[in-house]
Amino acid sequence: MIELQQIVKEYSSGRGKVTALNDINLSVNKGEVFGIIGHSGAGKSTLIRTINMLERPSSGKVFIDGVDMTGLASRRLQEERRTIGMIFQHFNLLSSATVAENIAFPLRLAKRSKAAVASRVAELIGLVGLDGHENKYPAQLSGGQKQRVGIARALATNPKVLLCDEATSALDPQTTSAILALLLRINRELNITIVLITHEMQVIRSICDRVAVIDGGKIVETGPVSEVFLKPQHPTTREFVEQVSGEADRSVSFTEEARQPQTLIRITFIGAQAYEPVLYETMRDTNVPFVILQGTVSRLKHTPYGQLVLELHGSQAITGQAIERLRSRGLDVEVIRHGSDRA
Ligand SMILES: Nc1ncnc2c1ncn2[C@@H]1O[C@H](COP(=O)(O)OP(=O)(O)OP(=O)(O)O)[C@@H](O)[C@H]1O
Repeated sequence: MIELQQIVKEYSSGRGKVTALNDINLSVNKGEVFGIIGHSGAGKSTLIRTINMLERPSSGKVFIDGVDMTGLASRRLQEERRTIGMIFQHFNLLSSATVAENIAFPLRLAKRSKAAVASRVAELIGLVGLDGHENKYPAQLSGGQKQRVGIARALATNPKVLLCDEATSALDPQTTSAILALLLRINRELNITIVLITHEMQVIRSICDRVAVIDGGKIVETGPVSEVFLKPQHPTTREFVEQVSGEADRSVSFTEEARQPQTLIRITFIGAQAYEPVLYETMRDTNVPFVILQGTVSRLKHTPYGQLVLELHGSQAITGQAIERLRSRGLDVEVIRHGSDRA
């Protein structure tokens, strides 16, 4: 539904040319929540703003539902932009307008009748949970309430896509969760495709289906959140994953165990596997004693997952059997270190 092809964006600044985006290729499917994560200056804002042509790429093409946005004259572009809503980190509300007036703004621009504006505003107020706040001004609202106004305004003209530019970065964790839950509900109930940018892996983990990692203007990794999260390939992705996993070092250097050359494995459980006693049954049947060195249990969107780092005792033949057995039961097993038969 959204297709970015070979996008390059260069800015000229006093100190010469800056390449903010360097050959970006991405496709976002209809109905998905797609996250783009990167550090400050990586190119996230520029990237999300090229989707609705707030930034024109220096080269490359942007297609929305097959329409080449880069080729549209300004009038057609304005029309197409109405099918793409956007919300911002600092909400960008009109401070001298009430909640209802802020939400009505895009409807007035689209020249809807007074009655149509009033009924749509009432509907949106209910959708985002702002009943009773219609006549307040932005200064009288909390951050979370301001973002709800931003969301209602973005949805006013029934867009097919909602772009979220660091939409929760100015909010506390509790408010962030409530806004993310609202975005997820909008995605599901209204079937709106969501593209968000963030520097927080927590946001990606909570609501995204797929993620792209951007670094120095390039996409360095992309895939389903579960895959990228559980098997990060690029060093930048690993850093982001560590933000939430609390795992200081995936390379694992268990100094104490280094003196005892046992086999070390990392097991990943995901979805229904997390509820099955596979580990217990395998170790019982193969008779391999084990020690749990690290463990995490969490959720990716609605999917439970867990990772365990185990030290397996016994000869390579026996531990190898246990590993094969775990794999044959569908678990993802990474051998971090092979043991020695002297153990
Ligand atoms: N209008 C501009 N003129 C010159 N350089 C710019 C302009 N906008 C962005 N840049 C540069 O492009 C690069 C990418 O910036 P961008 O704002 O897209 O990154 P970001 O990942 O969104 O960062 P942040 O999270 O800090 O907003 C940076 O090096 C930035 O300095």
